[in-house]
Order: sequence, then structure tokens, then C-alpha cells
Amino acid sequence: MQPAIEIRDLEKTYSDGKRALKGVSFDVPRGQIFGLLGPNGAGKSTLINILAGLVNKTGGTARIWGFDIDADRRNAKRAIGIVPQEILFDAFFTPFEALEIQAGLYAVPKAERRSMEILRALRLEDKAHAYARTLSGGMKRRLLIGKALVHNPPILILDEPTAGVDIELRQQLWSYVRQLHAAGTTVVLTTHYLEEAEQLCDRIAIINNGEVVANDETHALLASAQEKCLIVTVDRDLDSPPAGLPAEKVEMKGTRQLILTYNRSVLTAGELLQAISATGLGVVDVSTREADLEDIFLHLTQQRAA
Ligand SMILES: Nc1ncnc2c1ncn2[C@@H]1O[C@H](COP(=O)(O)OP(=O)(O)OP(=O)(O)O)[C@@H](O)[C@H]1O
Repeated sequence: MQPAIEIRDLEKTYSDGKRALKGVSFDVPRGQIFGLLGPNGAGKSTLINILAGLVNKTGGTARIWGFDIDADRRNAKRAIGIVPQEILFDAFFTPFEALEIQAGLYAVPKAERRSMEILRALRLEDKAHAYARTLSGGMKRRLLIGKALVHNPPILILDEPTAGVDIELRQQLWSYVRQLHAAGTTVVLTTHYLEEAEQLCDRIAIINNGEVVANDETHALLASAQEKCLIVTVDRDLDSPPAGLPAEKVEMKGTRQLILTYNRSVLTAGELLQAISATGLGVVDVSTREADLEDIFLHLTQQRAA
């Protein structure tokens, strides 16, 4: 099956000489929730703006739902709905009117418009005929999602949809994203909330400095981490961590807990425990902590920066 989005050797050099994308390639498989992550300035907005037709690429190709963004711009554009980072719309239209106008821009015939249905799904039906300026920030965000959906695109791209949004609304938005996904929509999202990407995304690409530094299924990405953490409770109070343990980092929590970070390609947990016993300490309790997406993200993006 053809990918939902196919990006090959994508390049963008801005007129001031800034090379924001340095030959980026990846696919977004159909039907997934795909996370596009990267630190500030990595090139995420540039990439999304190229897909949206707002920025011209300087090299490479991109296909959306099989349509080349140059050769078949109209169809490529109809295949995505983009929810922008910033909230901007005309304060004098009601949510219902805003959706109808957007549908008009996409030439959706009146009989096929679903404005009320979309407002209902986004729990905005009470506000359908209120002035947009009377909506709360969270309602405005939901209306932006609604606008991106009027032409019923198979792909929805959300650019930092939950930046500055409170936890309750964030959860509402994610539950709606999950509903869309369950109904077959391919979802691409950029986010700074790594924990959310970890929970929500089937697959994650990380870009840093205009280059793809990771692109894998979320569980594989998490499993690839080499750093692990062993938390050991010992049988007596310590003033300082015992010397000579083979771990990369040894920290203390209270007087009896050691937090040991080690590289599992170099050492096993068993070897580390033996080394602790060899110092004469008794081990009372042991637990481990897996690396999370944040560890991996920092590792990949800082390594390159260094
Ligand atoms: N119009 C422009 N002219 C020149 N440089 C630009 C322009 N837009 C973006 N850049 C630069 O290109 C690089 C990538 O920016 P981009 O906005 O794509 O990053 P981003 O990953 O979306 O970051 P953020 O998460 O902060 O939005 C940055 O160094 C940015 O300063």
C-alpha cells in the first residue's frame, strides 16, 4: 500500500542562506498516528509548511496520498487538513459560518457539508452560532481542528496542537484524535510533549538540525535505548556511594538507595548486582527503570549537537 505521505531528499534553503532541511526522507504509513518530533528550530514547521503549500521547497519530492505536491498540487492539498500552531481566525464569524466558509474554499458542495456534525463531534454545538471571539482558547483550538476537517481529508496534520493547553483539554483533544484514527484517518502530529507522543504515536520520526536522526515504531525506538537504570536498596546507611562500581553514573537517594545508570550493551544488571555485593553491601530490594522517549530524544539530539 502506498504511504499516506512520502518524503524524499527534501531540501529547504531560505533566502537568507539558512538550510532548514538537509535532505529529509521518510514515509508516513496509512492509518497511523505519526509523531514528528524535534527541538525548536529543527525544521518541523518548514516541513509541514512545504506539505501545506505555504513554503516552496528547494529540492527533493513529496507525495501526499500518492499525489506529487508539484505535479498534482490540487489533489495533494485536498488530501490533507492542517491544524496550524497559531490561533487566527475572523472573530466576527460564528463557528458554524467559519466551517461553511472553509468548506466553500474547498468547493465542498452544500449537500455534502458536515458543519454541524463536526461541531457536535468537537463538542462545540452549543457555540455553533456564537461569535468566535466569545470562545475560550480551548474552544478555538477545537474549531481549528474542525476547519481542517471540512473537506474530509484522509490525513490530518496537527502542528503543536496542545501547546499552552491545560491538561483537561489536552486529554479531550487526544481522545478526539484517537477517535479520528479509529475511523481511519492518518494523523501526523508535532509535539513538545514527549510523554504524549510516546502514548499516542504508532511511529515516531525525530528531526534535528534539518536531518532525520530517528524514524521507527515507537516501541522499537524505546527498546533501542542502551541506557538503563537500576535502583538498589542496600542493608545499611551510607554516607556516599561506594567507589569502584562499573556503572556510568551512581547517585544516592536518601542513605540506603543507589540509583545506577548503566549501558546494557556493556554490562548486565546481574554483573552490577555482583559488583555491589562484592563491596560487602547486602542488597535488600531492586527495581529497574526503562529509558523513556525523553531520554532517547535528548540522547539523539544532544549527541548531534555535540
Ligand atoms: N522564513 C525564514 N527565513 C529564514 N530562516 C527561517 C525561516 N523560517 C524558519 N527559518 C529557520 O529555519 C530553521 C527551522 O525552522 P522551523 O520553524 O522549521 O523549525 P521548527 O522545528 O518548526 O521549530 P519550532 O518547534 O520552534 O517551531 C530555524 O533555524 C529557523 O530559524
